[in-house]
Amino acid sequence: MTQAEAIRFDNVGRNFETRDGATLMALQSVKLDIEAGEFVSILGPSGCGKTTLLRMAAGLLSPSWGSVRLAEEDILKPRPDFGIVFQQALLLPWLTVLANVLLPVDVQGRDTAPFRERALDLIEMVGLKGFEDRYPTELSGGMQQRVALARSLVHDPKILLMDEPFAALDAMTRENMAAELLRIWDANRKTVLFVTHGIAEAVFLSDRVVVMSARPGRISRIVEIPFGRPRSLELMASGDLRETFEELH
Ligand SMILES: Nc1ncnc2c1ncn2[C@@H]1O[C@H](COP(=O)(O)OP(=O)(O)OP(=O)(O)O)[C@@H](O)[C@H]1O
Repeated sequence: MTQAEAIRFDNVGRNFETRDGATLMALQSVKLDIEAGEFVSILGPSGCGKTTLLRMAAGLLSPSWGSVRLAEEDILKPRPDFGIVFQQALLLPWLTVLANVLLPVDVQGRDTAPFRERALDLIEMVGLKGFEDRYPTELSGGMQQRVALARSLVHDPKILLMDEPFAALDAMTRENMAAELLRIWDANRKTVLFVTHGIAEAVFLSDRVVVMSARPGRISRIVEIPFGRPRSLELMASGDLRETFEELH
């Protein structure tokens, strides 16, 4: 792992024009370095700018001031070497599970054949072996989100950006998905930026939790999570993650 996988937010801010012509400051000044191979969560109240921050890292939105860099390079547009997972799985309904997982390779205009084995491995890794030829409508919401997770990893991205990827799932599926994500991350050690509302989820997954305050969004605190790895679901079930967080906070 090299610094090529590190993301740096340098005094980043973002304004939006509201419909009545006023200026809304969504983010004021965010300074954050995410190390290569680090798992960092962003936690904060609704509207504090978490998605805005993630979209800037994804190159989907430009900062109004400051810079967002991968290594020393400004992130100015979406990069093929990033993997992104959103709240909704956003699968293409006319493609099979396997074809959906291979999509990031396909949209880059590359031959998907050399990636087939990897796609099948990932489908197995997210617990969907046997569903390769099914269509999204035949899957539950949790299964669709697993496909989205496999899809985000198929091209072996340097960086994984996740915007509340488990928000639409029920509590139990959500915990299982978090454990699955950690297992995959332990095997691959990508740099991950993970947006969530869930304190326990953030603590369970992360090396550091970035706590943001409401508008204009700023970092109010960065909390180091002391638990060793690998972490198992028992840790999540122990129920004191929130407490641990309050203490650390
Ligand atoms: N394209 C846009 N145009 C105008 N305002 C926007 C736009 N995108 C975001 N905002 C505003 O910027 C602020 C931050 O939005 P953002 O979606 O980043 O918050 P969030 O922390 O992700 O919220 P949530 O947890 O509810 O998803 C909000 O007040 C939102 O209304």
